[in-house]
Amino acid sequence: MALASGVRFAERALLRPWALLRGTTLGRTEPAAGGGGDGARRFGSQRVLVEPDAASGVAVMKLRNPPVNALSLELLTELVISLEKLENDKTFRGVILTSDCPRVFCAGLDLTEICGRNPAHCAEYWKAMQELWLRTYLSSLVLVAAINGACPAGGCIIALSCDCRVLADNPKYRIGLNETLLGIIAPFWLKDTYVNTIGHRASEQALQLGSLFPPAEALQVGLVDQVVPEDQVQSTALSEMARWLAVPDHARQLTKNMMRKATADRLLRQRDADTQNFVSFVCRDSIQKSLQAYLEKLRQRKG
Ligand SMILES: CC/C=C\CC/C=C/CC(=O)SCCNC(=O)CCNC(=O)[C@H](O)C(C)(C)COP(=O)(O)OP(=O)(O)OC[C@H]1O[C@@H](n2cnc3c(N)ncnc32)[C@H](O)[C@@H]1OP(=O)(O)O
Repeated sequence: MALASGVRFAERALLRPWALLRGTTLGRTEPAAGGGGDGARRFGSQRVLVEPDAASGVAVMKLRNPPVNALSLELLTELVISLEKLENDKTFRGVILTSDCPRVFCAGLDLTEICGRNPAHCAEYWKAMQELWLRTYLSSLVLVAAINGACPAGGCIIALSCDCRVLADNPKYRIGLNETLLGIIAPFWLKDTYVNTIGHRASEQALQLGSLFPPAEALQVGLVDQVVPEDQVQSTALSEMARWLAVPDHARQLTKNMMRKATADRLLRQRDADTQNFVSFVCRDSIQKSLQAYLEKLRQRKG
């Protein structure tokens, strides 16, 4: 009974795939460095590199959308498709999500996708963002975030949607939801994800202040589970993965579903309204001006 309802829930969460693969090259397969059989072949797309290890049932999924892994529509789409591919392949039980770009895990929303764009594009973009969150938050796989770089805003949400987070101990690699500093507001499902991870009071403070936590503080507040030297992020993520995979899948999956279902259902019930809210908010002149000014500041602070 519980299993059946868990499966039904997962099915409901598998929403429509998009036909928007502008400029993507999905499904490409190439031998991993070092060669090997099927278990060593990597696949993926232009912006997501997947290194599967069939023997362990674990795949490493690397974001590679330089320079900062901003979540473009293409990256969002390719991430969802890569995750779906691994979920549908019973060989795999866990995914380590990490970055192929130096110093940045993920810079969050690609602001160029919502600056100076028409409402239809903003809506399409936001739906893709919702979809990625639903897919990661409800994934039946164990997801471990190996955070090897800065992790603001949407990057933080991807990490928080995983089951476990390992952060590299580098003071430049800050993590948190800094939306208010851009003059925008985290939607309720980002807020809920935050609250579910670090509790209400800490979220209230951090969200209003737009706090980006350096590693030691991120660990203290509970945003990440481990902080380790940069060269140990991957190996620690693998050790964490082994701990999670030691639990029988069905029991772990149903427990995950029990813990996360209400939060995901809240978005599923209000998905269209959330999209309309986002579009009408970001398309306001005042918000467009704030976003443009923020992007300009990012561009100028170079060097
Ligand atoms: C009702 C609901 C309403 C709204 C909900 C909205 C929810 C929003 C969630 C979000 O994710 S908002 C995005 C927030 N993201 C940030 O604030 C991160 C901004 N970026 C940075 O802080 C830094 O770039 C970095 C720490 C990630 C990396 O620093 P560094 O390695 O020094 O790189 P640069 O700053 O020099 O950047 C290189 C290049 O990339 C561009 N860029 C950076 N971030 C973004 C981004 N999020 N979107 C688009 N483009 C970005 C930056 O402008 C540089 O571009 P150039 O053309 O100058 O090379």
